[in-house]
Parts: sequence; structure tokens; C-alpha cells
Amino acid sequence: MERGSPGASRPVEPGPCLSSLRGAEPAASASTLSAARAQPGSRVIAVAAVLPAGGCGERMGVPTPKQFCPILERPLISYTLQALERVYWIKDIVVAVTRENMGAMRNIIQKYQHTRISLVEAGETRHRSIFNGLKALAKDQPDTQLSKPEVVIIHDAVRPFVEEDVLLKVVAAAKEHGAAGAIRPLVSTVISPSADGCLEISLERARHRASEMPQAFLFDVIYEAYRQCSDYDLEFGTECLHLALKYSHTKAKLVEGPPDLWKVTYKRDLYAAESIIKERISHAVCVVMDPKQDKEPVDHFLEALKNELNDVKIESREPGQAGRDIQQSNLEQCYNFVSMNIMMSDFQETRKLLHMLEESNLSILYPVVVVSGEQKLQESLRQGAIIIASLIKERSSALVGQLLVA
Ligand SMILES: Nc1ccn([C@@H]2O[C@H](COP(=O)(O)OP(=O)(O)OP(=O)(O)O)[C@@H](O)[C@H]2O)c(=O)n1
Ligand SMILES: O=C(CO)[C@H](O)[C@H](O)COP(=O)(O)O
Repeated sequence: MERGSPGASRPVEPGPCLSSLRGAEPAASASTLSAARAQPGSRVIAVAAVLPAGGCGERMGVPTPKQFCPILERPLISYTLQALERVYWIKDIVVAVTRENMGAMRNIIQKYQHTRISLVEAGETRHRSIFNGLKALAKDQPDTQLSKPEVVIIHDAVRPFVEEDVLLKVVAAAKEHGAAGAIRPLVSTVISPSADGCLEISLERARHRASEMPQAFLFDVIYEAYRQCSDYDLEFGTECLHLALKYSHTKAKLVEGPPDLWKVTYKRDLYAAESIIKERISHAVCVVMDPKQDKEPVDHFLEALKNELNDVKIESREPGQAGRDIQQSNLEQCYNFVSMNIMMSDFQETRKLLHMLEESNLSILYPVVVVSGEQKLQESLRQGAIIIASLIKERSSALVGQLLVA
């Protein structure tokens, strides 16, 4: 077992405060959490997460295990880790990866500056990988800084779109019921075929649900279940909630989850995930411009941008402020920067900003591409070629017939 990222920072506070949620429908939102935290006498609980990431992605049909497949040049698992890291009350995140992929995982942690991550070796099956993660948390190992949490979240590394709201709901429900999991309505009817390939049983779709992730458990409930679990269950089981029921006699509370919780399984899911990510990162644009610039063309540009991008939030910054914000990561959720230079002499400022972006963590996520109108013709042509290649791949209809001047 090893602790990731050497500079791993721990969250400021150790866990969510759930006392005021007790007894309430587990529909608590992140803002309810903040309200609960403010109440005197409320108790903070320790929460950790285990992420099984040791599969080979057979159904995806590509040589790279799907959790390491790139989406917009960044590995899928990095999005899932980012989603969990944003939730400050998750104290530790234990990731189970195969020995073979330990190095790759360490590189991802370092490159994308993930924090609070510990790595354990994955097992032969998903249940065995989860069990290894739980064992690491159960041990209270002084050298690794891990300690036994009160509640543990289990979440697949290949479900990147998990939000704080649903995590909070399953944790609150697990605190009260011992176990909880997210569910979704069934898309297709579930049937049971007979040995001769004919229909035997057809389940009434409206009465059944698909079990998704995240799930959460009182730590002792799920750890004891895994300890007592038969080899058959460890080998062939697919449902942690079932283990809690069968071995710890704990009936899980089921929590309706949002549609984006689905598990990346087939190749087409990578394309779907990419579209969702693109959609999400296109909602904020930071326009960098000198306030002394001629207002009319600027206003025209902003108007046109708003027309093109639905629901976009446009913030404008003067170059100095933008530079400070990039350096201090004040624009963490913004991946689109438009630098407006009406006068060519302003390019010096733009260059400085570009340099800062390239140095920042943002550029690793989504590389900086620039079209320059200046004398550096060769560099401009190269950048022009990159853009053209990307346009060809994306085939955006908005760009048909446009002339690119580089
Ligand atoms: N021995 C295993 C098998 C699976 N997993 C993880 O469990 C999660 C959900 O499993 P699944 O979607 O079935 O992943 P794979 O086993 O990789 O896919 P496939 O069944 O298509 O081979 C994934 O994050 C996967 O990496 C794991 O940690 N250890
Ligand atoms: O949905 C789930 C929980 O119920 C699991 O993600 C699912 O069971 C994983 O199973 P498999 O590894 O066979 O896809």
C-alpha cells in the first residue's frame, strides 16, 4: 500500500456533519451540509472512498484498460478522481490498481496533481479489489496516514460524473441505515432466459431498478461482509449492497441518482463521456482585454459569442488581473480564454498570459492553441495546421466555409 502525490494536501476539515440530517429523507443537498455544519453540537463524521480501478475493460475491446483511456487527452480515471477530490469532506481516496499499472497510476497522480490518494494492489475480481481497499483502511497504518473511517464510499473508477449532492445523499443514508446505494430506472426490461434460449421470466420494468454507484456503508458493516464473504461471492458477485445484506444483515437504503452516473463500459461510452465533458467545459469563458480598448468591436464580439454558446457565462478581466487569477488558480473551473487584441502592439501581454496558461495546471488538461497574426510565420503555420487538423476531426458545421488566416 502506498500513499500517492508527495505534496498531498489533506482537507481542511475532516468530514461531513450529518446530525441535522438524521431522520430526514436522505435528500440532503450540499447546501444542507453547510447548514448542518453551522449548527452547534452537530457531529462531524470521517468519510473515505474506495475506488476499484483494477479491471481490464474486456467489453471496451481496446488494449488499454478503460480507466486509463484518454478523454480530451486526459485519462478517464483522472476525471473521477477530480470529482471526488472536489468534495472536501472525503478524507482519503484509496484506489485499487493492478501491479502492472501502478507506475501509470502514479504518473497520473503526479501529472494532474491529485491529492489524498493512496494506492493498493487490485485483486482478480472487482470484489477482491474493493476488499483490498477496505483492508488498507481497516489497518490504521501509522506510516500511511490512513485511518479507519466511520463511513466508506465505494465508487467505480469508470463513473466520472459523480457529484457532491449524490455522494452526500448516500453517505447520509448509510449513516442512518448502515448501507445505501444510488439507483436508476431501468432502460430495458430484464428477462430470464431458460436453458433452451426461450423466455422464462419477464420482470415488470416499473417495479425494478438498476443499481449504480456510488454506494456508501458504515465501515464495519461492509468490512465484516467482505471478511465473511464466500469465495464464490468474491469471484462472481457484482453487488456490494447484496454482500451487506447477505453477510451483515443490513438492508440498504436506495437513493434515486442522476442519469450521468452510468458506467463507462463500451467504446461508445467514451464518446458519450467526451461529449458531456465538452458540454460542461464550454459554459465559462474568460475574455481578457485591455479596458482602454475600443468598446464597440469588443461588445460586438461578446454579443456574437453569447449567441453561439448557449448558457455561457462570460467574465472579462484586464490582462494583469487574468494573469494573477491564473497563477492563483482562481479560474479553476474555466477552461476557455479569449484574448482580444484590437491593437497588434498588445501582443506582448497576450504572450505573457499564454506563458502563464502553459505553465499552469489548466494547460495540462486542455492544451493551449493560439493563432497569431505576427511575423513568426512558421510557428503560426504550425499552429494553424494543428487547428485545421482539429477542425477536420471535429467537423464542426459552424466552421464550414470559413477562412483561417494565420
Ligand atoms: N479485478 C477487477 C475488475 C474490475 N475492477 C474495477 O471495477 C470497476 C467496474 O467494473 P467493470 O466495469 O466490470 O470493469 P472491467 O472489469 O474493467 O470491465 P469488463 O467487465 O468489460 O472487463 C472498474 O472501475 C474496474 O476497473 C477492479 O477494480 N478489479
Ligand atoms: O453497478 C454496479 C453495482 O451494482 C457495479 O458497478 C457493477 O456491478 C460492476 O459489475 P461489473 O464489474 O460486472 O460490471
